[in-house]
Amino acid sequence: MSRPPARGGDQGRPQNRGSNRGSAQRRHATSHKPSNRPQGEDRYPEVGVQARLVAGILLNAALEKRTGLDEEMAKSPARDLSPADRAFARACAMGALRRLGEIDQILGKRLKALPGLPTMTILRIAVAQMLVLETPSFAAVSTAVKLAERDNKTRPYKNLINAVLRGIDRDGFGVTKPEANLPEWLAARWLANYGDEALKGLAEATRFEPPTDISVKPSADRAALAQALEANILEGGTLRTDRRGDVAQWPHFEDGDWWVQDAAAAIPARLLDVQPGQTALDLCAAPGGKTLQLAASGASVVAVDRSESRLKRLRQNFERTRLHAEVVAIPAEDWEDDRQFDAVLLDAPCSATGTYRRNPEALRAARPADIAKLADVQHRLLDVAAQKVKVGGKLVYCVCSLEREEGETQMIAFLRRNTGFKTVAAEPASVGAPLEALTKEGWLRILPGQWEEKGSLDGFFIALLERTA
Ligand SMILES: C[S@@+](CC[C@H](N)C(=O)[O-])C[C@H]1O[C@@H](n2cnc3c(N)ncnc32)[C@H](O)[C@@H]1O
Repeated sequence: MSRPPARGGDQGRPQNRGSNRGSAQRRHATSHKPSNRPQGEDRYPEVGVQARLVAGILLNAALEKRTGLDEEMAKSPARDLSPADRAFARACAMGALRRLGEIDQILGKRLKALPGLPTMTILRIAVAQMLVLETPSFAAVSTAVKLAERDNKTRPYKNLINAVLRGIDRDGFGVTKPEANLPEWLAARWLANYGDEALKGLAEATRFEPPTDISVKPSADRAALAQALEANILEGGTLRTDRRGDVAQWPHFEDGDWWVQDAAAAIPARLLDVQPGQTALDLCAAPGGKTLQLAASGASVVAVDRSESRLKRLRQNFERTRLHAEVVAIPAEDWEDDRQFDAVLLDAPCSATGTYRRNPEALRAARPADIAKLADVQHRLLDVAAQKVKVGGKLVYCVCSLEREEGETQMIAFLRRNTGFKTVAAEPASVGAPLEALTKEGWLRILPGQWEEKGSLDGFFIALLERTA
């Protein structure tokens, strides 16, 4: 299932260390030497320096706000790079984001005082190349020094940059622990909520770029697609591949039989188990991964979302897959429609702390105050969703958050104020969830770090309810 990693940037660049080795050993502490293949520095042209400059811009944009990296990718100077250098710059910034805590520890051991952000950025990007992309050290060091020379703010520090990076090359990274990659306040919450062992798995999951997961229409030939996409078939039916890059170029994309969707994100719609001819409502639908699943099962689907721009992507996804849904662009609370449905899915807006494997910036963007605000929104949306379920119908509530306020606490409060609903205990094996995800209440609490040997999955809270009155 392994395929050679895409080469980004200049020669010999990113050796993508993937994440999804079949037998992932828990490599809890890192202590190894940077790689240093003997090649001449002169072979690395100036454009390599520009790609590293862009990597620093992307990193700082992501640290500033959640959508920062993608916004910068669409602008100059990132936009002006060759496709290979853009891919390199992105891989470098993502690697730095994933392992920022470890990188800062490695640097902290060699710096008496932390330099200003421009110098620190050059150092972080250089260490990310050595630690994550396995760039030859001499190339990471020489391009860092060249970058420093370009700017008045960093030029005085070029000898320091050179000495620090050469020291790391000589002595190795030292021991670092993945817990360093978690913001302290989140690590403290997760330790309190899930315990020490789970925290280790959550931290380890920061280190690796996840595999690509794919959902397949029930009518398609799953085994043939798995072969074409060099994928394994996970329990539940998700295809998992080490492929990366532009999925539009992958086999059978235009046929519309598959779409990219994390293995955990595919579980909520599976739990609803809608049947052909049933009616289903997806109340926070865009960009539509779960709506596609409902429609592909043969249900008659209504997709509601407040964001017209996100619904544009949903419509494109439906067009490509040749599926159908009635689409309504409106805040769910304002939707005046008295239909009730056999199945209602509420994938509510949330802090998204469970998605850091794919979006490492989610860890930096989350704020405690946002969790409280989002919990209020979820509370309101849950009450709207409840009204839309027929008696005897089902409701799935899910969030890609690891925070109890958005999951378990929300569900306890909902069941207290909506006595006409009861939990239907999930059966993890039948929907492709790890067995350890099942809570005593019958809900699923999926943590990145579960299924580590299969390449892990995103964090989710998922509850299946039935309306009894
Ligand atoms: C977690 S995302 C949904 C992802 C989607 N279910 C999927 O699988 O592709 C949450 C969505 O809720 C939408 N949203 C936020 N507040 C909303 C509201 N009050 N009413 C309807 N949609 C809302 C957002 O626009 C966003 O698209």
